[in-house]
Amino acid sequence: MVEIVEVPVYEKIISDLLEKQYSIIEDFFDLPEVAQLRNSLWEKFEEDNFKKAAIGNRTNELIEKSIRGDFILWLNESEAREAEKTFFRKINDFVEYLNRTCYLGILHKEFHYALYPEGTFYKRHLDTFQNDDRRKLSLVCYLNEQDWKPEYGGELVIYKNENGNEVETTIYPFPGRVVIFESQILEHEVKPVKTERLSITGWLKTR
Ligand SMILES: O=C(O)CCC(=O)C(=O)O
Ligand SMILES: [Fe+2]
Repeated sequence: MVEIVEVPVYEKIISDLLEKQYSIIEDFFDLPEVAQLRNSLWEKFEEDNFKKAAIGNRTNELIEKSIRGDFILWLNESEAREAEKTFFRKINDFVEYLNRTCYLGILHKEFHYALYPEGTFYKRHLDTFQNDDRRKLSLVCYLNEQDWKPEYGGELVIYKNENGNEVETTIYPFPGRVVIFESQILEHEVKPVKTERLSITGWLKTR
């Protein structure tokens, strides 16, 4: 019998998810890790590797600027550089824990960098609108500078139905912060961004 050593931060995420379908974790990544990932994002952006994000599934993409205006680059774990290796080490550790303790059966994952230029947003949506019901959990990791201010906009707003009433939760994209939520349940949006907003977004999938 393999003994399971409880990891408090993971236990908190799991109980949050059970209780309210989302969890906000401060300092999931420390500031040096965030800075490394941010540098890596900028390098790749300057190499012109980012594409305008689309809606629809990957084979049937439609660029619709009235819905989302971010630029993305999918991460390839097998080609990860140092910063991304650290990123995947942490994510994989969390996924292994989830699979060991919750029987969620996460088999796949996909992550992309995202850059929202000034003036862009992502209208209210469900992450499974892309016809992908394998997406179980959405994860967003913010890579903004340490002095990020609320007036920069770009809040993530999560909508929840509580006893027939809609409740909004506003989450600022502070560096190191990670938001995890049920992909198939919670609608959300990114409010208009007033200064560039950087992140990694991804999904843990069941098959
Ligand atoms: O960046 C965020 O806060 C959320 C992004 C998002 O909803 C998405 O990419 O599907
Ligand atoms: Fe989303």
